[in-house]
Amino acid sequence: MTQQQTQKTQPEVQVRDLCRRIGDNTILDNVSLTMQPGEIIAVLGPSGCGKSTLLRQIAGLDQPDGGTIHIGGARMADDRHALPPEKRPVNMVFQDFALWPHMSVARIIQFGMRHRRLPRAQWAEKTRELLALLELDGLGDRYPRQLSGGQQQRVAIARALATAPRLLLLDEPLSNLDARLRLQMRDELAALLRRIGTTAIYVTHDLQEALTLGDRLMIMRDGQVEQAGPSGELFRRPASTWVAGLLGFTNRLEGELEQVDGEHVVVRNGDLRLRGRWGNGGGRPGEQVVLMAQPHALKVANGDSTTPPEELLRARVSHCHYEGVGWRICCEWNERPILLHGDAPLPVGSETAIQVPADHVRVYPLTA
Ligand SMILES: Nc1ncnc2c1ncn2[C@@H]1O[C@H](COP(=O)(O)OP(=O)(O)OP(=O)(O)O)[C@@H](O)[C@H]1O
Repeated sequence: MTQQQTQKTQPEVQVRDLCRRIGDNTILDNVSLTMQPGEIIAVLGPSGCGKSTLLRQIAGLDQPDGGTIHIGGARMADDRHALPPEKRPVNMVFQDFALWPHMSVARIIQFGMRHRRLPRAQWAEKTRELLALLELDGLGDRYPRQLSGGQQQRVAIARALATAPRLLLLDEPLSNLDARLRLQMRDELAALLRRIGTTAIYVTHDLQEALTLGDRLMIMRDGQVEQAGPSGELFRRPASTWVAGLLGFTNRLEGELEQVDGEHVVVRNGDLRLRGRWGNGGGRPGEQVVLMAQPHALKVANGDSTTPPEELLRARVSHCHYEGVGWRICCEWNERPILLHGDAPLPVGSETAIQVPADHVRVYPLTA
């Protein structure tokens, strides 16, 4: 292989078998991650699964007990040596923005330039460029308290970009914004990161944010990578019932496998027969399985439904909430909650027939 070919195939970020233990707790357990230049990975997982620890390891704010971290082919850390944060081509945007209150926006941004040893003569020009890139033109003389939450967030990103990092780390950068601004910034940030083209890792516990921001998703649980890949692939085959739940397949039913036809299966529970696709694993007729279904895909069957009666889930309505766009309908079936969305509320206590489209059902062996 020629040197040029080697460079082409070399990943921008390579984390291998990263481990971090604190006392008896394993915080990161053999976490591996490979990124190509310009790629954005969204790390998704519940509170305490190790997302921030992973970012801190990559930034050099914490050191591994095992494994390696390479960026641009250079070794950043292993269990014996770790480059200090300032020697790594990395910068981080924190949850609380961490802007210095006594500095103007321009000085905050220039702090990164000093750090990067950019000649002072270029600071003004580079600051103007960054302010324009982040749509902060004319705000260079303001102090953080004179900015909106969204503007503060963009200043935090500008400061991080001022060091020209090869890798940008974002640790839940939207979580301090109110719901409306958060939604707006989510879309803006996604567009911005793609425009800049910087390789980035975006940590969040919000599924919609992960889907909007990430080219790929990495799902973490208890310090381990539970599943990683393009979002479409993850939705097609969530690796476990736990991943399926995290991805919004929140309705859970159990039954017995009746029929298996490659990917497609039929599951029986009493008189009910439901169709679905394998999530992960497989099984033979007669085995017990779990079905996971997405609430938004379930529909109240109307009079002209062509679904055979034995494939309609008959559940009792327990309560309905108006959601602005449509209704959230909570039902009960065999003492299990079933959630769906509808255009109108249903009488509490009534029985409703629900269509469960096979494409939105994933089936797992009971042990998955
Ligand atoms: N310095 C520390 N000493 C002891 N335990 C720690 C330390 N830092 C983190 N932990 C533990 O490591 C686990 C992972 O923490 P981490 O902050 O990485 O999780 P997270 O996924 O980022 O959570 P969140 O979404 O709430 O920020 C948690 O159980 C936490 O309590």
